[in-house]
Amino acid sequence: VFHLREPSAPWGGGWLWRPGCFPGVPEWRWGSLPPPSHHSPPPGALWICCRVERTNILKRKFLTLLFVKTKWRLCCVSVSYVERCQQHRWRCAAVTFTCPDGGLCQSWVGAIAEQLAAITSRPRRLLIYINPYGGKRQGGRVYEQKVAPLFAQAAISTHVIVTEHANHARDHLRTDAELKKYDGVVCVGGDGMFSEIVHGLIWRTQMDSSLDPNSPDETLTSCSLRIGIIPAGSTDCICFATVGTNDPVTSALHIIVGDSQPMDVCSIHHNNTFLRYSVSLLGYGFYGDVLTDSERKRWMGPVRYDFSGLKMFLTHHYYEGTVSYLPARGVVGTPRDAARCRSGCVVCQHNGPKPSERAEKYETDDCGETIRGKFLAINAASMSCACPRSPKGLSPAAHLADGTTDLILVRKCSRFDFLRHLLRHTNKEDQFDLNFVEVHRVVRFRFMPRHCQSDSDLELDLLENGKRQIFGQICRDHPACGCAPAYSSWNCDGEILTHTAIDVRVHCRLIKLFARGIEEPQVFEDLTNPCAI
Ligand SMILES: Nc1ncnc2c1ncn2[C@@H]1O[C@H](COP(=O)(O)OP(=O)(O)OP(=O)(O)O)[C@@H](O)[C@H]1O
Ligand SMILES: CCCCCCCCCCCCC/C=C/[C@@H](O)[C@H](CO)NC(=O)CCCCC
Ligand SMILES: [Ca+2]
Repeated sequence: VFHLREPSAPWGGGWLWRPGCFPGVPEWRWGSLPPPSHHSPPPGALWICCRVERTNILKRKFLTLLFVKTKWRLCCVSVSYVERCQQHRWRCAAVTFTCPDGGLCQSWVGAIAEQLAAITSRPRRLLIYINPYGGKRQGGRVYEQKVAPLFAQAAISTHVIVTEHANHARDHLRTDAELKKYDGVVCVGGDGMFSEIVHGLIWRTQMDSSLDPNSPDETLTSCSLRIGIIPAGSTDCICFATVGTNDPVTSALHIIVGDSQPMDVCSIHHNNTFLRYSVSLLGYGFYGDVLTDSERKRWMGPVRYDFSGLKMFLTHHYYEGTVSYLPARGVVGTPRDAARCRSGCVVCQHNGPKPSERAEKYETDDCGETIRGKFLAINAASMSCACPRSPKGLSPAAHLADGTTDLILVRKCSRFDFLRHLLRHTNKEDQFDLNFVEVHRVVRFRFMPRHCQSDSDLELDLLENGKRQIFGQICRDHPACGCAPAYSSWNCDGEILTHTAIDVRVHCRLIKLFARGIEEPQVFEDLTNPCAI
C-alpha cells in the first residue's frame, strides 16, 4: 500500500452520517452540518479529519496476473475522525471507502476538500513551545511520538521551539514571535508553561492596543490567538479542568478540530504595579507554603507536591490579615451550586458577555466587604482547579468564563478539622460545609497581611485584642525567634509572587483555549451504541 496524500487536500471537519447520497456510496453522507433530522449528533456521526490515500494493492497483484491495469485500479478514500472513549478521552479512528473508479474517487475527494476548506475555525499554522523539563521530563518525547504525527496527518504546519530556559516562551511571545503567521500557540508542558504563554500573549496584546497593564482599572483587550495545551507537567490543572482528562492525544485532537473555550484571567497588582496573571489558583497560606517548599524539591518530580503537602499540613501555620472583596452582583450561580461548568455552560453564557458593565459599576461602588482574621488558607479559584489529585477541584462550581473568581477563606482551626476540609477535595462531601470555611464569588479582592497594616489598623487591633497578642505578633516577625512566620507567600498558578499585599481583578474571557469545556457524559454515551463507527 502506498499513501498518496493530495498536496492540496485540506484537513477540516464535518459530519459523516448514514444513510445518504454521497456520490456512489449509499451508506454514508458527508456534510458540514449534522443531518437536519437530528437535534444532537447521531451515533457515529463524529467530527472528521480527512485523509486521502490511493492504494494499488490490487493493481500490483493483478498486474502480475496480467490483468489490464486500468480495469483493476482501485482507489480508496480514508476518512479519519474523532472517536470518544472513556473518561473524556478522544482517539483518532478511520473509515476507508473504496471505489473502482478513479474519477468518482476524485469527486469524493473534491467534495470532502470543499467541505473541509469551508471550516475556518481549524488551525492551519501553529507556534509550538516544548518545555523539556516539565513534569516527568517527557514533553519532547510526548510531542514527537503522539502529537506531531497527528498534526502532520491534519496538514497543520508547525514551528516548534524547544525552550532553553524559564521564560523563554514568554519573552519570545512578548517581542519576537511573528504572531500574524499563526492561528494558535501550543505549549507542551504543565501549568507553569501555560502561564508563560498566557503572560507573553496578554502582554503583547495590550502593547499592540497601547494599554497599560500596570493599571488595575484598565479594561484589557482579549487575545485573538487561541492557546493549546499538550499536558506534560506535574498538575496540569488547566488542561484537566477544560478537557476533562490529561491526555496528549485528546488535547491534540481538540486543537485539530479547532475548538474554542474562553477563559477568565485575574490580574494581580501591588501598589498599582502589575505582578502576574492567574487563571487557576491564587493561594496564600497552605498552598503558598506547599509551593515554596516543593520548589526546593523539583528533582523529585510531581511527587514533590505530596511530600510538601503532608509537611505543610503537619506544620499547620496560620496567617493574619485583612481580605476585602467586591461580590459578583447580578450574576447567575453561586460557589455552592450543585451544577458544574460544562461544555456550552449557560451560566458562562449569561454572565460572560457584559463584564465591562459590571467592572464599571464596581469602580464607582464602594460597598466592598472586609474580613479580618487568622487564616490557614486564602484561595481564589477562577475555575474549578480540577486535577487528578482533586477531580472536582478547589471550587467545584466555579466557572471558566463567567468573569468571577471564588474566594475561599479557611480560618484557623484544628489540624483534624483542616484535614476534614482537605479530604473533602477528594470525595463527594462539600468542602465548604464547615463552620471555619467561607466562600464568596467575587470580581475583585485585596489582601493585606497583618504585618503590612497601617499603624492605625494595628492600634485598632491593640484595642480589640489586647497588648499580649500584638507583642506575640512582633515576636513572630522577628526571624531569630524560630516561632511561626508572620506571613506566607502567594502561589499564583504554581509560581511564587514577590509580594504578599495584593490587589486582584478578574478579566472576563481574556484568553481562549483550543478546548470546549468538559463534556456531559450523555454526549459520549453514544459510544456504547453498536451503531457507532
Ligand atoms: N528549558 C527550560 N529550563 C528550565 N525551566 C523551564 C524551561 N522551560 C520552561 N521552564 C519553566 O519550568 C517551569 C515548570 O514547567 P511546567 O509548568 O511545564 O512543569 P511542572 O511545573 O512540572 O508542571 P505543573 O506546572 O503542571 O505543576 C515553568 O514555570 C517554566 O517557566
Ligand atoms: C491529606 C490529603 C490531602 C488531599 C488534598 C488534596 C487537595 C488538592 C487540591 C489541588 C488543587 C490544585 C490547584 C492547582 C494549582 C496549580 O495552579 C499549581 C500549578 O500547577 N499547582 C500547585 O500549586 C500544586 C498544588 C498541590 C497541592 C497539594
Ligand atoms: Ca471564573
